[in-house]
Amino acid sequence: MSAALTVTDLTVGYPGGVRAVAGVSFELGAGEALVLLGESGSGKTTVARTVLGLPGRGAEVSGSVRLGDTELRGLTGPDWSRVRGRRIGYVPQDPTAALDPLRRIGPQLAEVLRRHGVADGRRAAKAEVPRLLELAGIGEPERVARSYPHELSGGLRQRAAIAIAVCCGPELLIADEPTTALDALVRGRILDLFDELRRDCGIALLLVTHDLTAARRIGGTVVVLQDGRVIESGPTERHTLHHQGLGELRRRPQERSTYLNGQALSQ
Ligand SMILES: Nc1ncnc2c1ncn2[C@@H]1O[C@H](COP(=O)(O)OP(=O)(O)OP(=O)(O)O)[C@@H](O)[C@H]1O
Repeated sequence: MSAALTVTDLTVGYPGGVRAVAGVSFELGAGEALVLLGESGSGKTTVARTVLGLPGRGAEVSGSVRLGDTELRGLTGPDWSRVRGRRIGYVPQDPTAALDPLRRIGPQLAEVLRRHGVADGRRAAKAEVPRLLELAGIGEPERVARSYPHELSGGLRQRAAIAIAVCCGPELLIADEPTTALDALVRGRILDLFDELRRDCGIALLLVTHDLTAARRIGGTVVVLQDGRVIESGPTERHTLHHQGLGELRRRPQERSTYLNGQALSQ
């Protein structure tokens, strides 16, 4: 099995002596799923953001992060623009953070295709939009393409954000608590969509969550973090996940706004 993502001995510290991640290693196979599970403050988001090359201001990072055969640590700005949004798709908790509130969904999606050179010209990009929205399980792609984000339900907005995240055919999709803001029924459907994208399109999934039910629904491998360290890992199905404290997983209210596949990212 070739690896989509190999994280080796990753350590991330912040000014003031905070060690958010301490010697984390795991491997995610191509087209497979891996769930990073842990309680609030365990370092899940820091791992995900460091994989994306966005550990935050003042972060001191050591260790290795390989995407396929590419070492991501030490990449510079132009190199990252060929990786983020192109080889790695990103889905944040809050889809409004990934969508421009002032533009209709269709043009946003088309612009990402053109920016990454996936579609040749405005017309070709526009023609791709309905298919990509359908790929994200959107039943009325024409209507959604014409809509502004605020005109859509939370579930449809998250599907639109997922369409943008996968539109360039990434080998890896990172989703950070992507269903926390959704009601239970929609949550399950969105998790199923990640599974479909993995199986049908071969996109490896790194899911960050504090939710055991979500971890079980996604399957694959689970890596449990606590205080920045891996305390358990293994296949989700056979995993007991009974480590002390995991029954009481809670999360803090979201404090950061991420905005990646669209245009910018505020840290
Ligand atoms: N930019 C930063 N500067 C300083 N400390 C940080 C920064 N980012 C994260 N931390 C600290 O690192 C630790 C891990 O945080 P992280 O957000 O990765 O945890 P998490 O498991 O994703 O939690 P949550 O589910 O609440 O987001 C926490 O103690 C947090 O306060």
